[in-house]
Amino acid sequence: MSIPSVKLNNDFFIPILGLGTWQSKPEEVTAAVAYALKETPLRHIDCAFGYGNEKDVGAGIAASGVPRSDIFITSKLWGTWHSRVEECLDQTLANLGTDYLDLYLVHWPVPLNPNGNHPLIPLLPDGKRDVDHSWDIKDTWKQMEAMVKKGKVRTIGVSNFSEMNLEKILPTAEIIPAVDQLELHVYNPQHKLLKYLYSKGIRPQAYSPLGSTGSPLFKDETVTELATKYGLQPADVLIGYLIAKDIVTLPKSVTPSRIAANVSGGLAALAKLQPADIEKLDGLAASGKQKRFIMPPWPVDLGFENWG
Ligand SMILES: NC(=O)C1=CN([C@@H]2O[C@H](COP(=O)(O)OP(=O)(O)OC[C@H]3O[C@@H](n4cnc5c(N)ncnc54)[C@H](OP(=O)(O)O)[C@@H]3O)[C@@H](O)[C@H]2O)C=CC1
Ligand SMILES: O=C[C@H](O)[C@@H](O)[C@@H](O)[C@H](O)C(=O)O
Repeated sequence: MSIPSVKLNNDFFIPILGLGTWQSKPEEVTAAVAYALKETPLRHIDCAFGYGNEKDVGAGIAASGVPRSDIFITSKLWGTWHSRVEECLDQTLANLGTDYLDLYLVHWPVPLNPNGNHPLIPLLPDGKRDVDHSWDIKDTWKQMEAMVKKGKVRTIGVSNFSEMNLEKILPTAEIIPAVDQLELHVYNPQHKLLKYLYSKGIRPQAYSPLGSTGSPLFKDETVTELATKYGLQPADVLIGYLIAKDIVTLPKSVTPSRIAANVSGGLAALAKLQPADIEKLDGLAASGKQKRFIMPPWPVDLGFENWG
């Protein structure tokens, strides 16, 4: 069993399935990453400086014994570092124990005060997130581009960028973002934004593909009906739906049996789901089930539909 890869706009390939690591506890994630790399065909790990567990992810990569060149590693620039991209990246590289990333993303299009009252989420006296309104995200992108030129990252992209925010960086971009990592699943398919991304050559990546922690998606009637029909688990249908649409998908688990099942089941669903099934799943949100699960309290408009 091998996991298909898809081509990015810089001609590099990315495995269509990766292992998510957000909210994976440091004491669990080392074993989870080592297991994924050693015992399953997964060769793609999605990390972030903001997750606070990169050192533990790095320990898992090292423990797996899988050569660095066989692994696709993504990490993300946190908001307090928008004006200091290389400094954030250097910490990430040291944490993960590597000298390059395959993919580096701007985590959110919101620069945060680098000199505020917290290193990750500084708050103002009124409790709102302390946004650095003086910083322009097109300059964050310039610094991201410089990291490609220096050879510290192979590919750059964005995350949580709507069309409105992409339009802020594209006019001056020398490198078009290769991906936009977004909340994508059957209840939040973002069809309109995906159409825009494809028109620009930007590949969508699906985060929270299972509906994140405590997900209601496993009990959705259409999802469970399809799972029963094809002898699959609901998680398989949720993953198969996205990869059938060629969307790079990042299920998270720290449970070995689930890490393995999300690969074998996701690929089984890819083989079994029919165009009519995909169409049905594509229509769930519009049938009244539209729902986002990841909505941090940013005090600025991100330009997304169905936010809040
Ligand atoms: N760019 C961004 O802003 C964001 C990026 N992400 C990325 O996407 C990844 C995935 O998203 P995430 O929000 O973590 O959520 P997911 O949709 O991947 O869901 C993870 C949850 O589902 C459980 N789970 C995993 N597999 C199964 C299964 N087969 N059956 C039942 N339950 C299962 C996990 O439990 P357990 O671990 O206990 O097995 C965990 O509670 C993140 O880890 C991160 O890497 C996520 C959110 C935002
Ligand atoms: O990648 C995961 C998410 O983006 C996560 O990093 C944010 O939602 C963060 O917890 C926040 O509160 O802003």
